[in-house]
Amino acid sequence: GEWIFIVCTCSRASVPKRRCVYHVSPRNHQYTQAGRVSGSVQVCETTSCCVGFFWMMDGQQKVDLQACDMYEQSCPDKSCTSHPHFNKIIKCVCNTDFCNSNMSWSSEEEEEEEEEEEEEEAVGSPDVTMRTTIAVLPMVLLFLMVCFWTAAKRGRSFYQHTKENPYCDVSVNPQCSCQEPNPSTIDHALIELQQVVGRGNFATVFQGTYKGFAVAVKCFPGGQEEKFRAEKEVYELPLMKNAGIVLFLGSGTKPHDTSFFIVMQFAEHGSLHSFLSQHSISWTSAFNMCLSLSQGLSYLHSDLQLNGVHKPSVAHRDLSSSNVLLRADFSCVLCDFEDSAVLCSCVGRQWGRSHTHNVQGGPAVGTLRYMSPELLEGEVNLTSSSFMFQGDVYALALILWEVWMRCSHLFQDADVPQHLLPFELELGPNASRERLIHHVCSMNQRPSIPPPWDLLPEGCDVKRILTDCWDSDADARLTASCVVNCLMSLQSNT
Ligand SMILES: Nc1ncnc2c1ncn2[C@@H]1O[C@H](COP(=O)(O)OP(=O)(O)OP(=O)(O)O)[C@@H](O)[C@H]1O
Repeated sequence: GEWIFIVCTCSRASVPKRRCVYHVSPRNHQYTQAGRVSGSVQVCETTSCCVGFFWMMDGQQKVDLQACDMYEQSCPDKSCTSHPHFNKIIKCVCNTDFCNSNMSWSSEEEEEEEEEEEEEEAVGSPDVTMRTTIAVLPMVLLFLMVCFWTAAKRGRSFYQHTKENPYCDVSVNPQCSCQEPNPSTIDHALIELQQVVGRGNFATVFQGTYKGFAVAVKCFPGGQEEKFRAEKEVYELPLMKNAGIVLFLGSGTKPHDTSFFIVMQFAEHGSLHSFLSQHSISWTSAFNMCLSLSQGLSYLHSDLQLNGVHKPSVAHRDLSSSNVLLRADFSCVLCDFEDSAVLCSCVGRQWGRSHTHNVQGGPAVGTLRYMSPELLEGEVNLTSSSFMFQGDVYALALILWEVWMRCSHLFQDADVPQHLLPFELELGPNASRERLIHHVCSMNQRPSIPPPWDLLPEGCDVKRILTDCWDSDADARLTASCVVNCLMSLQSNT
């Protein structure tokens, strides 16, 4: 066996909480959860970063959103400095109190002028220029060849992550996991179980009450202790309280039959799958569902360090519309973390603390029809964690497709088709792995995009997001945080 030593030093000194300017419209209500709001000030609960979204109108800077950040993994800048433009919206994150009050950037003309000045300085007299050109030409050619080779190796992901989506943070945060379990045991006698609301492969979920609150209780039979522990371990990670993740209240063991249970907040509208089966939705509802879902996944994937507490990245690995829940305000939350992998980036390998039994050996986990081509074929590199995030993003795309396929706005005057699972139309409700491999891998097929979408600007935008997320080249897929940024920019354009 191989031994992995993890040395963690955690400083627990209390750090004053970050204060940010707060200006949030109702459509971005999820930011209210990033900290305590008092007038135009927000005291951040889970971050030391302030965020600002701005856009330009008639040469004037307009505020779109100011709040404590909920999604960025780091914010090295002291002041809010613009990143390159992504469509019309400009985002900045920064790490000092109220630094998001306004944003500084140089206008494109200024940048162009600066570039021109730099060029003029660099260029000497014509003779010198000619001699210099001849001398450096071979070196430039060699350099270009190396660049070309490197870019080709990195494939389209380089282009997509750095050019098309300049806000994508693809850096790895080299932090050590100082994870301390945060156990909260619940006495079974205080729970009152009502009806069954879901039955999965390993557990049964009941609606119930606990201390007067509506809760969902996920009951695992004694034989599923491993699944129970795996899921509980994810919920008990530090900083797992987030608007995009179902609120975990605690867990316990039933005294008589040694079965196990997890208690969560009850999601009033049940699973996204059951909701979409019964309802078509407006553009705004579809948009909010897609945004909250992508934000939840982006948060789950993030590696955060806050006040000496570390939340490691988590890959869900079984995303499907049945494992996304809808709360009373129709925002999405993630649930069902039995197969998730907690990634620790401090051990030289990409993981090492937990769930290794889920990762090494054996077939890939997850729901077949949501599995990415590389997972279906088993062609994944188990020494890298990125395949797990890329697999999640592929599944995210299929769920976003399910949502937008029920959006009345995208079908204009025509009837909205009834809800279908991805590939249900083509392969039926119980597609085998072999048929999926043939369809998704060999034929490179994806859920079909209805032709009317091409006629609508919103349709073209969502089609682009989907195709960028379910690309057969896993490296070329967007990251979850890129999907959030794409959606935010789409929102500012509509
Ligand atoms: N907090 C909740 N609020 C309301 N309904 C819930 C909640 N949690 C789960 N459910 C319902 O129970 C179903 C099954 O939940 P979950 O996926 O966690 O169980 P599972 O046994 O792990 O299923 P799987 O076979 O997908 O692993 C969900 O699809 C949903 O309909």
